[in-house]
Amino acid sequence: MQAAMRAFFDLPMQTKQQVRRSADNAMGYAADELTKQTRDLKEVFDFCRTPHPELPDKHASNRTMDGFNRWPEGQAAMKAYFAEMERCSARLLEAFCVGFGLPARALHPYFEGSHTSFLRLNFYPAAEGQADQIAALQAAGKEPLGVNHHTDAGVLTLLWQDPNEPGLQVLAGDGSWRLVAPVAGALTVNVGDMFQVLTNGRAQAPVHRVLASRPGRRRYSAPFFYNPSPAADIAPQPQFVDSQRPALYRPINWAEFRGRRFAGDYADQGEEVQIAHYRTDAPAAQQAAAAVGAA
Ligand SMILES: O=C(O)CCC(=O)C(=O)O
Ligand SMILES: [Fe+2]
Repeated sequence: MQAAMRAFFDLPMQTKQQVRRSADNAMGYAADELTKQTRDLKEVFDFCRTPHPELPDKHASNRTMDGFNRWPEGQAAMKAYFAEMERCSARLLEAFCVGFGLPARALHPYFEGSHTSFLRLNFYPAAEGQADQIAALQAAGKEPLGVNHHTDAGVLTLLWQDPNEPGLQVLAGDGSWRLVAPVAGALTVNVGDMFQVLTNGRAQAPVHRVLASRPGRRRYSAPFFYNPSPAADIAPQPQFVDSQRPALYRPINWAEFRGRRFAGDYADQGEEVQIAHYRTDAPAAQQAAAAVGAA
């Protein structure tokens, strides 16, 4: 998978553009992603589950809520890695459930049959290849970053990081950024927004970002985002709700939330949707904005 990832990003831009994503298809290649309405200094390639592998990728039955897959060379290794991540995430979720006092399979119904997980291949080119973008960001008073600060939207993220190229930082309780150093042979695991909602805030999705590559250094990473089925209405589990701690969030339909997040990543469409907008104690204006999205 690592070799396939490096080989893909080494291809000429014209070849990579042949599998580029579009406003109506979130899967594929992009070199213009926005996080918090700021251009990230990276290239990505995203792909998801193929519901009917026996049919062509473009077949109507293979169109998921995120679009359909478009493959470059190296797809066999990428698909094999994806299958391992699916298996690993389901097991890890069971361990998280047990750790939080839930039955091991309590959250499986949100995923079974039609989960919308996707694997993202990230490439952070060396600084000298990004000179124009860095200059533009600096002129706009923005810090050049590989990925701007965010939380992952789904349930769990299993991240492979290049063991020789640190760059991921997490926001600590004291407001400082701390390096999440890669460990060779290990994955970095974090929980996303939907896990925060499911546990009624008991678990917090960590805010993180990635530094831009240094001169002469290229960085690669591969997060697997373990995401629910489109129809899943994610709400605090009853075990985490009582009179002392009422439900902090209204139910969030996954397809709606993910669709609105992608719209924000793809184009500058104003403030990005956040789970805070679904808080039961959110200001009326924010709740109204969330409801408009649902309509
Ligand atoms: O590159 C990394 O280490 C993390 C990337 C990340 O946070 C993301 O793609 O959501
Ligand atoms: Fe992330």
